[in-house]
Amino acid sequence: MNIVSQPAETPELETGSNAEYYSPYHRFSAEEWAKFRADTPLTLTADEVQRLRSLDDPIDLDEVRRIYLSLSRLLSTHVEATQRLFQQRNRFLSLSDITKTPFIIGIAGSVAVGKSTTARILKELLARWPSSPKVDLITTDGFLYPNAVLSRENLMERKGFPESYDIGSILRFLSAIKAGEPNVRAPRYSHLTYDVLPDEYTLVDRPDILIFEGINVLQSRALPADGKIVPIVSDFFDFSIYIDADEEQIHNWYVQRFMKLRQTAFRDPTSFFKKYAAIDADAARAVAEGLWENINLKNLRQNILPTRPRADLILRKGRNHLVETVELRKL
Ligand SMILES: Nc1ncnc2c1ncn2[C@@H]1O[C@H](COP(=O)(O)OP(=O)(O)O)[C@@H](O)[C@H]1O
Ligand SMILES: CC(C)(COP(=O)(O)O)[C@@H](O)C(=O)NCCC(=O)O
Repeated sequence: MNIVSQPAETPELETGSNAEYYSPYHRFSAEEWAKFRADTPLTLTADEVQRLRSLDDPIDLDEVRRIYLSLSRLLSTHVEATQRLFQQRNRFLSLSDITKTPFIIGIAGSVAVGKSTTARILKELLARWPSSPKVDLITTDGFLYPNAVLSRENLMERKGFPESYDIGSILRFLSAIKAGEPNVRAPRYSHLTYDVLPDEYTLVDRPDILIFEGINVLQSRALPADGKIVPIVSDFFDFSIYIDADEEQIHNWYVQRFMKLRQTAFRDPTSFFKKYAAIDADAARAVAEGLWENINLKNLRQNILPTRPRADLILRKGRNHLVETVELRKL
């Protein structure tokens, strides 16, 4: 076990005149982390992993073994402890017939860092623990304002920035989930049409765990001028994960994915990006570079990366999307 006294990128507190540093995180190499899986069985097959991973993400059974089994074991420990505490509190208060509330896991990180693959793998693994047979996954893109609204407000170049989301709707959604309400509606987004799907919803019906994934989930808002304390999205989280990688690495993944999508999704006549399947590769690459530079990189630097120190766990990826270090917040 390797506890680092002065990590390169986590915030540090100076303690005393000798300038010793305190890190709020335990830090493990992937190999150290893998040992925490203990006897957790590998319940996914290679075919299932292939089905769950996103385009261009080379995650395989070895990576599930190395990183995700320990993670699912840790998370199920948190879920079980929370469920026990909930029951004990109810007994303490002599309350009966109290609605169980879902355990909510937030997953944050840049566009193109691989949040969707992590979320889908975790969903499958967590559903195999006896304490959490029902796991739902919702992405925050459904809570973006529709393109008609973004265009009207001149926000199409700000898609993914805090002001492009209906944050009130996110908070109402999470609050209903935490209240144990049945059939809570989550709006849906299509990457194909690049827009929210009108009148299409996913129903979330009292799962044991809800995974809530999106670039913005660890963001806080500026305090309103009237000084009222308003909730933030992560107030509803029982555990949060940030997926991290070097900026240049994510840049490459974004552009490579865009170039691959030209051969696949962009060829669909209903694709918002279909014009980029028709132009030559150099011109398409220039478009991808522009989208990265002007939207996603700016958003990463201004709004996403600054939220990393709020996560309970940081998965740091190296080349090939493989996780190299895991940082876990000290309790
Ligand atoms: N233009 C697009 N067309 C089709 N699918 C897309 C497009 N952009 C992203 N995706 C897919 O949407 C999912 C979410 O992508 P993104 O928001 O970049 O997050 P991440 O890569 O961290 O999962 C991924 O599975 C990705 O492959
Ligand atoms: C839809 C997204 C903002 C991601 O949303 P999320 O699910 O993380 O809320 C992102 O994929 C996106 O479209 N960014 C805008 C620039 C671009 O087209 O890449």
